Amino acid sequence: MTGPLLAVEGLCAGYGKGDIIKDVTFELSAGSITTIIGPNGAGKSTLIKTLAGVVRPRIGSVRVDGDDLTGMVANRMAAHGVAYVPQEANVFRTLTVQENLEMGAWTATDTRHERMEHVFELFPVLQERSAVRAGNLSGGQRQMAAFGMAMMVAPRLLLLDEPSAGLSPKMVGQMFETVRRVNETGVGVLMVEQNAIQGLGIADRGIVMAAGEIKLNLPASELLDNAEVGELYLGTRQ
Ligand SMILES: Nc1ncnc2c1ncn2[C@@H]1O[C@H](COP(=O)(O)OP(=O)(O)OP(=O)(O)O)[C@@H](O)[C@H]1O
Repeated sequence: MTGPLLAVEGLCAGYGKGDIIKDVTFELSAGSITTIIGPNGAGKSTLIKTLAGVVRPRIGSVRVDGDDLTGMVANRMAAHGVAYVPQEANVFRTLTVQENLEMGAWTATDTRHERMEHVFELFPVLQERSAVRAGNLSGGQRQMAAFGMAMMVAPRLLLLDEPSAGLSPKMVGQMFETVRRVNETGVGVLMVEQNAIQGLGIADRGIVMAAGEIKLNLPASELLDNAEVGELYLGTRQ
């Protein structure tokens, strides 16, 4: 396989009248991490939802490993190895952690046990709390459960919408470390992050979105060094 893991071309999508994301084109190489940053309302979540099959594209194409998945709905995307962790409402609150994880792999009855072992290795606290209802977890643990559910898909492409949102500084570090570990197993990661410095810090490439468009798409290290981006999105870096 020589082509990109994800190839997005001319993607336009929104929630009714008008497009929120406009003519979005980019590629994500196999085994790499791309972090998308940008101001509130830039369309970052809308882009990731469109790639996850939650929002239907109006025009454009989405290919994963060369397969045309344009317009495919979310549950079928999972069967193609695309897993999505939404920013909110990302667990079944009345189900236990274990039941949530089982829901993540409801089509893979034969490999479910193995996958759960892998998730417990990534997030030991989920094993400790496997019998607890997800609604009773702390915010950080709930975020891990949502991440764990996505890993139950055994994804080749992981779509993360602000995985560090609402976490304590210590948990933020752990979350990024886990993303890095997952990536090291060969999973491609596309991640939206407000926490731009840390999000770009583990990424290969960085994308800046504003007003529904990609404004910059550069090696993450170059974006971190870009003074204009620094001022706009990363805070003062002196
Ligand atoms: N479900 C929805 N229905 C209608 N409009 C929506 C919906 N979700 C988002 N929007 C609108 O789409 C635009 C882009 O929102 P989006 O959440 O994609 O931006 P974002 O870059 O992820 O911002 P944030 O960092 O604040 O999450 C906003 O103007 C928002 O009001």
